[in-house]
Amino acid sequence: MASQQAMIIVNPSSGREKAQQFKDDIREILEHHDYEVLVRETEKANDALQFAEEASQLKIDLVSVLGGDGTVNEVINGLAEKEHRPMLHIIPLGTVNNFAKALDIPLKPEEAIQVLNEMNARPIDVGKINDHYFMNLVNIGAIAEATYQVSAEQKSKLGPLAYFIEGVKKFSEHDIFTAEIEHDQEKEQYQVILIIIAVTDTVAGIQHVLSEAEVDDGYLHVYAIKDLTNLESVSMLTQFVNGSLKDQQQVAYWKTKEISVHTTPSKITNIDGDEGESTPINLSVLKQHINILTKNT
Ligand SMILES: Nc1ncnc2c1ncn2[C@@H]1O[C@H](COP(=O)(O)OP(=O)(O)OP(=O)(O)O)[C@@H](O)[C@H]1O
Repeated sequence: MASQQAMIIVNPSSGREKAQQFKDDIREILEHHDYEVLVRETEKANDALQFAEEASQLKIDLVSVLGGDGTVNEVINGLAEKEHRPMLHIIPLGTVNNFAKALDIPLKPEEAIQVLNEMNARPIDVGKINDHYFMNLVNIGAIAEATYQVSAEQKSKLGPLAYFIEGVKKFSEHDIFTAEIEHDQEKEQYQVILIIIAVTDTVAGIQHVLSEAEVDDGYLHVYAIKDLTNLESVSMLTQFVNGSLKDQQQVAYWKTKEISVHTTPSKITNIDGDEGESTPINLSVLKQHINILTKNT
C-alpha cells in the first residue's frame, strides 16, 4: 500500500491540451515515489478552492497544482484556514505566472514537474484581505483598473506586457483618490493614484520590482504612490523595473504586519491579478504558513 497521498488539481483551460499530458507525467513521478494519487479537474471558478478543502480534509500530503495564478490563489484560499495544509507543487500554466516567478519555480512546465524529484520545500507567507487570502499582492487604483481593461486577446498576444501598456495609459489619466491608511497605531491620509500591498517582490510578472519584499519575512510591504506628472510616470516606471520604488519621493512605504485602507471614493481591489472586493479593506499576514516545493539552489 502507498505510504503517502497526493492530489493533482488541474485547470484544463490554463494549459489547454498540454495540461492533460503534464498531469499524466506528474502522476507517473508521484506513483514512482510511492504516492497514492487522486486527480481533480476544474470546470469553473471556485472548483480549485473546493478541491483544496477536500485535500485538507483527506489529510493529503502533497497537492500538485496545474494552472495560472488564479488557480493557485483558489488553492491557497482553500487551505489557509485549515489546520492540515498539504505541501504544494506548482506547474505554471497561466500567462503571467507571477507567483511562480516570485518563487523561482521553473516556468517551463516540463522543468517544474521535475521539482518533484527534489522535494525541496520552502515555507511562504500568505496575505489576508478581509476574509480572503492572497499570495502575491493586492493593488488599488491605476494598475488594478488597467488589468480589467486587458482583453483575453491582448493577454495571449502580449502576455504581461499587455498589463504594462494599460498601466502606463492609466497612470497618465491622473485618477487621484483619497486613501486613509491605518497601521501600527498611526493613521495618515494621502492623495494617491495607486496603492500596492505585497507579500512577494514580483509585479505583473516582473521579478524583484519590490526588492525589499521577502516571501517568508512575515511582513506586508505597502507602497502608496502619489500623483505623478507624465514625466515622473516614465521615471517611476524605470525605478519600478530597477527595484527602487520605495526610495522615490512620490512613494510612501511601510513594512507592517497589519494595515487597513479606506478610500474615497470606494475602489475595487485587484487581488493576485483578479478583481477582488471593494475598499475599505483590512490586511494582515500569516507568516510561513504554506510549504511550496521549489528548485534546489
Ligand atoms: N475547465 C475550465 N474551463 C474554463 N475556465 C475554467 C475552468 N476551470 C477553471 N476555470 C477558470 O479559470 C480561472 C483561473 O485561470 P488561471 O489559473 O489560468 O488563472 P489566471 O489568473 O487567468 O492566470 P493568468 O492571468 O496567469 O493567465 C478560474 O478562476 C476559473 O474561473
